[in-house]
Amino acid sequence: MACKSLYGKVAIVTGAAQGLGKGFSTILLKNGAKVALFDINEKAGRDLKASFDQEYGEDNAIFLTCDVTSDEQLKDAFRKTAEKFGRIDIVCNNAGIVDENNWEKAVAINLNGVVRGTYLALQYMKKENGGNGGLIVNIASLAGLGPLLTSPVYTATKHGVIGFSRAVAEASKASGYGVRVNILCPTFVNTPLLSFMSNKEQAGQFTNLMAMSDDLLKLNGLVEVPEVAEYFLELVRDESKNGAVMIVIPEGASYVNFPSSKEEMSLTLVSRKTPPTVSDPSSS
Ligand SMILES: NC(=O)C1=CN([C@@H]2O[C@H](COP(=O)(O)OP(=O)(O)OC[C@H]3O[C@@H](n4cnc5c(N)ncnc54)[C@H](O)[C@@H]3O)[C@@H](O)[C@H]2O)C=CC1
Ligand SMILES: CCCCCC(=O)CC\C=C/C=C/C=C/[C@@H](O)[C@@H](O)CCCC(=O)O
Repeated sequence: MACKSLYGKVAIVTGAAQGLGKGFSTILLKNGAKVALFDINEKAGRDLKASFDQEYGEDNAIFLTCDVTSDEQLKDAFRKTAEKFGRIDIVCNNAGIVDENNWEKAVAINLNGVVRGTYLALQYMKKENGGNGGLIVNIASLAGLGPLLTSPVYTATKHGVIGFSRAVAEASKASGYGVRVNILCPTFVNTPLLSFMSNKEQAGQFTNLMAMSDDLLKLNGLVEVPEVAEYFLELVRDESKNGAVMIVIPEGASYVNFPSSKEEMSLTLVSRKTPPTVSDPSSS
């Protein structure tokens, strides 16, 4: 049962036209938020906006064609959202692809796009700029916590999203911005993105390992979009969380506890033969 807990809040979701972005947008609208749908797929975005207008009323969702790799388009979409709704409270940087062949495109979308969307979110929401504070939810993956051997570049982008987002969460807190940043790491989710697993054109360097994809899917499990969206909503609602990394697997969701010290990393130091000599920089 949806409640109007997000009434009056304005959210941006990138990659909103299908898959997880559509699921996140749906649950935000169900709970009273207004949502700006950003996506590069204009037809799917306009169709979804029309469907949302029917379901939630015409003034609660807008669609803006936007390629997250374009600084100009993302800035323009943020500006139009703020003009339309008067504020921005939640930004979900969700747009992502898997392409190990055109891997620079994957980096541009999955990592650079998240950095761009995060910094624009800070620009609009941070109290220093007259904003109301807010929340950024960046979508990583289980592949951001451990290597997905079929997709090394995808793995790198998702590791990057986690590291970047955790650092921004701390920096925002230290700067008194009033903006929290959390990260969602789902296992395999039943969306069109999984077509990559059978697409030789996108397999890139390790096409030879494609056959392992089904095993990896079986090993890690498959979840459905509405289930992930429920956990996304929990992450949105929990105002105590900043820098939190939530995994979603078939068994449910849990927060990742990262080692907070060298000791906790159970580092085994390489034995040193002689203590390091530290040269006096003033003498060089
Ligand atoms: N499906 C899965 O198994 C999992 C997906 N994820 C992540 O969740 C996010 C969403 O993935 P899915 O919904 O599964 O994918 P999807 O392929 O179903 O949807 C991705 C959406 O992003 C849009 N998009 C692609 N490039 C774009 C760009 N340059 N600018 C703006 N929009 C763009 C697409 O048009 C599409 O609507 C991605 O970041 C993905 O890495 C994380 C874990 C598991
Ligand atoms: C390849 C298509 C990507 C689909 C979109 C996703 O993000 C799906 C990611 C889902 C699961 C990823 C799991 C990664 C698992 C590895 O980290 C793990 O198998 C490594 C195990 C290492 C160890 O046990 O020591």
